[in-house]
Amino acid sequence: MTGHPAELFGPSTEEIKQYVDILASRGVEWGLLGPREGERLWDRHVLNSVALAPLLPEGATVVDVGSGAGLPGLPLALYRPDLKVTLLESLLRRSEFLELAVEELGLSDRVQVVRARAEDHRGSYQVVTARAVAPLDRLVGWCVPLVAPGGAIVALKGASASAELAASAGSLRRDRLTGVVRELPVPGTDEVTWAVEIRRHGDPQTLS
Ligand SMILES: C[S@@+](CC[C@H](N)C(=O)[O-])C[C@H]1O[C@@H](n2cnc3c(N)ncnc32)[C@H](O)[C@@H]1O
Repeated sequence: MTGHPAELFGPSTEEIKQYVDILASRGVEWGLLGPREGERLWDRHVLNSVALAPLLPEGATVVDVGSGAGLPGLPLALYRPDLKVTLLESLLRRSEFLELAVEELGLSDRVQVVRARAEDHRGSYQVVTARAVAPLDRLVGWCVPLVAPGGAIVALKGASASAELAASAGSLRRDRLTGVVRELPVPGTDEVTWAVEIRRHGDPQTLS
């Protein structure tokens, strides 16, 4: 792309720049991101996160499990103002970081932070997102109870997506779940990434 990647965020251009500044400063100082991540925040973290956008239906309720510094949940919330997002994070320091970021970015009306372990949380969301949280088998065990009828788990897995899905085939079948790998263009780059999309067998498809 020719312009600045922030321009992909349209009306949230300034807010996504502000979020990247927060990641590069407080995120590194608080130890949520390694010091070397500062140089690759846009490609590796922000644009990679919004690759999931085509899998999220208009106006969806989304829970981002193991959100850490807000990835992919916060870039998705800024990229898609129609979404209502819950950032679920078990660690106190990280949930405090998320609360500050949500407030500073002016997102409090449609993004909430919940400090809890996924397996202890109760809720019913159209989409569960997760990136770099746990192997697929374990993630699915935690997240299936959080998925509303017709909804899905979308796990951003990158190049390991097919192998992880294959490794989980038996347990998915046993739990009457179906999984597919989705290849997703990373906006503003020539790259693609991969997510595993999991649904209950026989549920209506509400996602593309
Ligand atoms: C490697 S970090 C990834 C953070 C972020 N998703 C990303 O892509 O940068 C994993 C995060 O998941 C959180 N986590 C791990 N197990 C969890 C669980 N059972 N419930 C909620 N959060 C969990 C950790 O505290 C950590 O913040």
